Amino acid sequence: MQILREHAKPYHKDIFFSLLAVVIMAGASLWQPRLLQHVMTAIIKNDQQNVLFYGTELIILAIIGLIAGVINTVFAAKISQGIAADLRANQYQKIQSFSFGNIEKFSAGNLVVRMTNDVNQVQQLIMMILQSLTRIPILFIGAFILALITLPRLWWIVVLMVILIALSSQIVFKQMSKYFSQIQKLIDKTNTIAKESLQGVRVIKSFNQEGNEIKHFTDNSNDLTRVTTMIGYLFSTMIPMFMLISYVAIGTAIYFVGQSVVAHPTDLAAITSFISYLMQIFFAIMIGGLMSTFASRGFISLRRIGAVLATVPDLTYRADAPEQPLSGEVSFKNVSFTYPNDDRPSLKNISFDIHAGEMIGIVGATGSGKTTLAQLIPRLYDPTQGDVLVGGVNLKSVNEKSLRSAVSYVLQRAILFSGRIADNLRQGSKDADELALKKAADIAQAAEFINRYDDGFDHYVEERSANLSGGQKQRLSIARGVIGNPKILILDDSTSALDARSEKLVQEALNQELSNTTTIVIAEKISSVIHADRIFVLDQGELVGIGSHQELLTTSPIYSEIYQTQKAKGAS
Ligand SMILES: Nc1ncnc2c1ncn2[C@@H]1O[C@H](COP(=O)(O)OP(=O)(O)OP(=O)(O)O)[C@@H](O)[C@H]1O
Repeated sequence: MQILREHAKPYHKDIFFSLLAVVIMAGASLWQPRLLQHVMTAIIKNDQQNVLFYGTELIILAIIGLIAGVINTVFAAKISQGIAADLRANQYQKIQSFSFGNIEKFSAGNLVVRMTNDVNQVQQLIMMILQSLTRIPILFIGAFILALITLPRLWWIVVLMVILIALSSQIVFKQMSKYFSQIQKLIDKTNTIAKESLQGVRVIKSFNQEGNEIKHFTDNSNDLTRVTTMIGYLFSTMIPMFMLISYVAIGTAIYFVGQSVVAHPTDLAAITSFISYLMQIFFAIMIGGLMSTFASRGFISLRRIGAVLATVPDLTYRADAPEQPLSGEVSFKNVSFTYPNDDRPSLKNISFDIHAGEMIGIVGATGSGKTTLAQLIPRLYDPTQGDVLVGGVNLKSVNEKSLRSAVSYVLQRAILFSGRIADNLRQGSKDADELALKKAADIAQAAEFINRYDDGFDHYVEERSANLSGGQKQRLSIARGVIGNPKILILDDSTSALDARSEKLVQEALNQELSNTTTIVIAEKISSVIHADRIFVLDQGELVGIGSHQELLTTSPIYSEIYQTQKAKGAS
């Protein structure tokens, strides 16, 4: 609720008008039966003047109610849409400040749901609060009091009806909200299954898994249908049950009034008004219960959004850190690292110094910690213990802009964004001119295929880069990495989809064009880093060897073993 209060501040005036309109609407609804009673009394007494007077009042009241309804809807829509847009934007802004660790804790898919579906739920909740949830209590209390005033001797019918409907609705709505929370979980699951299977459609088809996927999806969808049907059943029993209670109440009232109508003929007019109030009480309880059940979904979403907004980024930059050019030196001092969702360390007590302009290869078995080590250099995570220094500056006190312009990290999985090739490359340096684009594309051996497009750098990269091959994606990703002329370039297995010739050409171009850049190359194949100045060997998170290729062959049994195995594979 705190978030809602905070986000509602800019809309105080609109909220006032919206609530004022609700009060007028509820007042008009409550006063209508009263006027009708006056019209009926005038008819019974054959008082034409009053028939006309109250009849006109009745029409005016209906018009006022209608206008108030429109005003309320207009303001409620403006407020709910405005707050929803603010919540979406604030979450997006907050997520941009998240570290990798923060994002992993939520999961990327889950954050998307919080920014879309949960915001929609909250938007509906605000609409409900500004319309039904404020109108219903006024209607209930008003109708209750007016029913008692209209026929005071039948007070016990009103009280009995309220107790019976309230008790039975409690049972039904409790059951219903249980099913509603199940629905939310099942919708989340259905979305995840559909998203995963659509994104992995190539894997599914190539492994002939369509049948299993369809079954998985259908099972979940059937569960969703079952729960939705249960809610339907509850609805279909609830409404007749409530109607029965109300009609018994109305029938009883008519019976008692009928007995005294000869003595009091105007009771005939009162009974119509009394019945209207009974019906208003009945609808207030029913709609109110239903709305509260729906609203509970909105409150769950509000809590989920609140969790995102309240998250403190676990990696922040000091605002007072001076912006300065950083050199290409990298130092690790007794660095250990454990992922936030893991309990085993992925890096153990690692120390080394890399000089500016050096080319470093990092090798090791799969899962040995190569990527983890690389991710600490652009400060995607902070070490759990020890210090990482870039250009002699400890990353805990580095200026963010300085670090970003010094370090360029080409990820293991080439991720491009839908848009022009030029836009993707300019993510590495937003002011890069045509010449810089061409140079980066040349280094990454991407020029050759870009030139084949009629529109060259303006060629459109589709969503998930569906119109590019794995090798093309990697080349563009390397081009984006080198375009800003970084002091430190990290290539995390970024040439794995390139053929041997292209990989060699990329390396030669890097040596030539970025000779002053510290290049850190993570590679599965030793052949990719054989010419590096030094190679680091990782084994189960430990740095077990440092040296040139020749040195390591004699000093590091693990390196030697990997090399021999790869050589044998290559020969065969
Ligand atoms: N986001 C993560 N959360 C938890 N554990 C992780 C995460 N990423 C990696 N790990 C674990 O950390 C260890 C090192 O992983 P890392 O990706 O650094 O290895 P790698 O040497 O780069 O492997 P590969 O050559 O297969 O890319 C592994 O045990 C892995 O399971």
